[in-house]
Amino acid sequence: MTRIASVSLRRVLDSRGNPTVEADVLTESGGFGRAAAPSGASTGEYEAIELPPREAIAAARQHAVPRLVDEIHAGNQRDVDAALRGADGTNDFSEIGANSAVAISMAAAKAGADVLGAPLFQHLGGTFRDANRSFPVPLGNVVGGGEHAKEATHIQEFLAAPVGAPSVSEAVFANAAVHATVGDLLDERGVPAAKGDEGAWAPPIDDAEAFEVVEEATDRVADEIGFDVQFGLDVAAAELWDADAGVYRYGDVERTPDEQIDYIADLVDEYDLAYVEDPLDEDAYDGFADLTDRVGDRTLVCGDDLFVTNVERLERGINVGAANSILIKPNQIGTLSDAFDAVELAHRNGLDAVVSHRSGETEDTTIAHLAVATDAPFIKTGTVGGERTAKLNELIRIAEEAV
Ligand SMILES: O=C(O)[C@@H](CO)OP(=O)(O)O
Ligand SMILES: [Mg+2]
Repeated sequence: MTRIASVSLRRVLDSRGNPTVEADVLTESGGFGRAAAPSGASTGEYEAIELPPREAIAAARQHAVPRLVDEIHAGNQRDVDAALRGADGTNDFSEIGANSAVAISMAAAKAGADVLGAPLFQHLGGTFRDANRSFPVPLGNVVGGGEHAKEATHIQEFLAAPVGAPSVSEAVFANAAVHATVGDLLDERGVPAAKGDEGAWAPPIDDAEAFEVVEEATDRVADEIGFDVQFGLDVAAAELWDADAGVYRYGDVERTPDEQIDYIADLVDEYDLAYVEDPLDEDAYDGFADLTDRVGDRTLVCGDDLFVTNVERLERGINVGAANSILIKPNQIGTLSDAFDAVELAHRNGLDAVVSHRSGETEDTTIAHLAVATDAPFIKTGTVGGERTAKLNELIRIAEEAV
């Protein structure tokens, strides 16, 4: 029933105005799925390879499409993804591009769900998914800099975390309120602020002032709405790491790896941070382990560039105790099956798996379904901007459908 009848690929716009790959998968019985690849700016060194979209599309048409059409059932995700890996023949999707691979993988999942008449989160999560379990809390980027906005903060993302929200929808609106409040506070301080790639405010202030503003905004919103709103960070420290000098550079301020660990551990305690992503460089397994040892009982230490959704890198991390959570981004690894493998390995070893967008996004909502299907404690998908609200609004709809 779900045998693939056609796969079409095209270039569409992403939120940065760059071209990206979109895939349509049609099954023999008329099931249809469409998905588009996102794209990172602060990409990890060990991510699967994104090719220029024209090249990725040409290569996928030549190598992957003939292996899928009339051959594979869209409802059998592992078969779809094995065909993509077989067509590519490399470890990092450098032949057909992880952007073509992930677009096809996600479009096939949607086509499979369409034939079955099941919502995507149900198709991916399975029939034994517990409808009563809690939903992912959205981490909302409210102040950002780093690779996502020049002349703003050194820390890449300050993320509102409405951990006390009684429902997804209240969490989503809480994050929007924190974003608006940060805007007002910056205005009061006379700080002009444009927005970065993910819709967060990108003010020309130092990190210390950003902490003050975000703390005040989350406290104020928590008081107004009556539940706990904490915050977290994506330090994206690989972008701050100067390997030659052996220090993390925050403009003129330098921190040695030990100082960086102390700095982050102090921030966790001072601001009661709920979440800290990539606090150290993407090769700093031991440093991650030290930090996790110190603060892992009270915050999520999450590996993004460290693990790149890759089971081998995660395995290595598990062996040394680096991090207590992994960030899951399907385009870092190329297929949904690979992303699920990483989630399962994490869960088997007591780590949480947090699902995430990229800084370059489209209106595609697959990650909202992935987060629900995998019981992610958090989903990182921005706060405002159409490509971010697409996922947040989909989460609200899913929550309604899943009860
Ligand atoms: O570092 C990150 O976690 C992401 C998303 O916020 O950014 P990018 O997509 O640029 O890698
Ligand atoms: Mg990150």
